[in-house]
Amino acid sequence: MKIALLGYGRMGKIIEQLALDRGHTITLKADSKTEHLGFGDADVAIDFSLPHTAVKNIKSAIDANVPVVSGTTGWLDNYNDIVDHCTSKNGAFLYASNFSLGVNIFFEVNRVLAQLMGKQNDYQPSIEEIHHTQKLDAPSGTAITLAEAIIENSDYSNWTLDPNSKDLHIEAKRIEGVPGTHSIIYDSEVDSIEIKHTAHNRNGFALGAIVAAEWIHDKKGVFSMKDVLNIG
Ligand SMILES: NC(=O)C1=CN([C@@H]2O[C@H](COP(=O)(O)OP(=O)(O)OC[C@H]3O[C@@H](n4cnc5c(N)ncnc54)[C@H](OP(=O)(O)O)[C@@H]3O)[C@@H](O)[C@H]2O)C=CC1
Ligand SMILES: O=C(O)C1=N[C@H](C(=O)O)C[C@H](O)C1
Repeated sequence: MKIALLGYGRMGKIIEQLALDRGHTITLKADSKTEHLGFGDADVAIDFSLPHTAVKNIKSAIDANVPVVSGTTGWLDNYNDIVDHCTSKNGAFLYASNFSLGVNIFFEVNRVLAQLMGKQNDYQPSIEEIHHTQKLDAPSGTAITLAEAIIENSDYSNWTLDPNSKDLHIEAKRIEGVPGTHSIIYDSEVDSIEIKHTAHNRNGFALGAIVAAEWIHDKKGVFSMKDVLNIG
């Protein structure tokens, strides 16, 4: 496949290497200095850019009739706008807050645990995420996806970064060099239950994004990693 990379930072560079290893070619490496996104004969676009640039990038790919997968986080207030745009242009789009196979399995474990714990009022759920200090958004997109599943299965209606709020608390820690660690904790007076996913590097995110790009390149519609991985 010919792949257009929208964002050529930490993730874009690893995606390039793994994509070349899988026999793909890279036709565009767009960064902040790129003035015009020329998609040429790209089969698919992969967007790992910045919260404030993702919407424009995704729309440009859809307008150029290029299927696009996006892993950029921090722009989801505009998600429905992108879905409408994709549908009206008969395009193809897939967003995942986390592309790694391990986290997508972890999402399912979180959902089952949330269903079991939903009516256990003695236990207080909370989420902790740890990322590198260059990360622009907080909480992480992955933590938001985890929180949404807990909210769906409990009396909570919102998540919060404020430890003093009554909403579902997400603690976002920033530590140099951490690729991404997420924990769900249910705490009671007598014990606690904790599940945790630790990314050792960024390769799992990059591989998942390429697998998603390979999957979507001949499709039309709006998809998620559940469609790609056939889990859940
Ligand atoms: N869903 C997932 O599995 C994962 C998601 N992420 C998310 O992906 C995003 C990128 O992460 P990461 O690679 O670490 O970030 P980086 O900051 O390393 O890279 C961002 C890239 O976007 C480029 N960029 C800036 N403006 C534009 C623009 N207008 N068009 C195209 N590219 C642009 C930057 O260019 P320049 O260098 O010139 O500034 C840079 O190359 C983040 O939102 C992060 O949260 C990260 C890992 C996994
Ligand atoms: O910015 C990152 O690095 C990551 N971002 C994603 C998120 O916000 O959840 C995925 C992963 O945790 C790494």
